[in-house]
Parts: sequence; structure tokens; C-alpha cells
Amino acid sequence: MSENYRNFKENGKKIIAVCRNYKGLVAAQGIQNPEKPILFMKPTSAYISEGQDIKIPLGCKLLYHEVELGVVISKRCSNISPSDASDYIGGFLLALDMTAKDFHIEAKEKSRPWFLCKGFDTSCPASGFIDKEKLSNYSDTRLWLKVDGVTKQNCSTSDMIFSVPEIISYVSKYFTLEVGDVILTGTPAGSGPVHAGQTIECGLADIAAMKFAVVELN
Ligand SMILES: O=C(O)/C=C/C(=O)CC(=O)C(=O)O
Ligand SMILES: [Mg+2]
Repeated sequence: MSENYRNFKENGKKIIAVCRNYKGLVAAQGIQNPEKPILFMKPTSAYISEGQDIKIPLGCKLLYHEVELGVVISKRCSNISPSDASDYIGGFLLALDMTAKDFHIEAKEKSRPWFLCKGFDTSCPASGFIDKEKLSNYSDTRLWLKVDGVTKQNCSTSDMIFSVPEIISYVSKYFTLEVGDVILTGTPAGSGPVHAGQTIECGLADIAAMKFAVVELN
């Protein structure tokens, strides 16, 4: 069987991301739980791997970190039910949904798309492929993030509003999912600013961890 999805950074065609998917984050913002998953996309050119730096995009004065669990799709599919969704999970990844927050605020104020604030080069630092057997309890796994050694995000994926199968099912009703596509499942409470010279470390229980430096664009 072909396992091209394991090399999702090369073979995937899309990164689809869910936002406002953690109860703690939504409560902290004083907003209602969304009625259905809220989606946006990042280009696959946004991926970087450990050893590469997060580059603050041109003109950005406020860059935010968001640690997230990502799901790698193993088989082409569309319009699948939540109960069938696990058949299409190839594995997982640990990811950062880096956000140019000042651009994001402006985009929301002016009702503009989120592509620039969410999709710039280096906006998706990602771990390698995590076998699904290693993460059988993906619905209750700890996600954490530190900036310069100080914990900023620390939450279980059990705080998600929409579960991984519900998200895959919902997304697949509108987009054909292909081998190696990734779905980012949203960030828990505690997202905040990072500056050039700082280091972000994050992890998924004791299964995956990664570290990235934040640098000025040059
Ligand atoms: O302000 C908002 O509505 C959402 C902001 C985000 O960046 C949301 C996410 O990407 C997330 O919740 O993961
Ligand atoms: Mg996010």
C-alpha cells in the first residue's frame, strides 16, 4: 500500500485549519461556541521543519503563536460521516499556526480574507509524521507551548468543541480531501505574541516536541 501521506509536507495539497475550536479559548474571548467549524486555508509553502526559522512577515508588528494538533489524511475522500472518519486518518502532526495578528485584526475589521495573516511563508512550522498508533488517545492528549521557557499554552485536546472525526466529516462535505492533506484542529487558550530573538518550544504529550527560533525577515 502506498503511504505517500507520511511525507505530507511534500505530497499534501492543502492545509485546512479550524479556528475557535477550544472551549477555553472561546470562553476567554467572551464569545459563543461556533455552531459549525470555522475554516480557513494555508498554502503548503507555509510549512517549515525544525532547523528552519519562523520569519516575521514583511510589515508585521505583532506575531502570535498557536500550537495545534494536525491530522494527516491517508486516502482521497469526500462527504464522509464522523463514524467513518478514522478510516481516513493516516496519522498526526504537531503544528504551529503562526498568525500575523495585526494583519488579522485589520482583515477582520475590514471584512477581508485571512490568507495573508495566516498563510505567509514559515507560518506553519510542523513536526514530522506521527503514526496514528502512537496517538490512539488523540481526543485527550496534552498540547503545550513555551516561549523562552515560559509556559503559555497547556491544554488537553479534550477541550475541543468539534472532535477530530466531526471536523474531518464537516470539511469533507465541502472539499475533496486528498492524500497528505492536513487539517489543523485549532489552538487552545493562551495564544500570544512572540518577538524576534525568542524561541518557541511546543509538544504533544511525550510523543512529539519541537523548537523554533523567531527571526526578523532579511
Ligand atoms: O479572532 C478570531 O476569530 C480567530 C483567531 C484565530 O487565529 C483562531 C485560530 O486560528 C484558532 O483558534 O486556532
Ligand atoms: Mg489556529
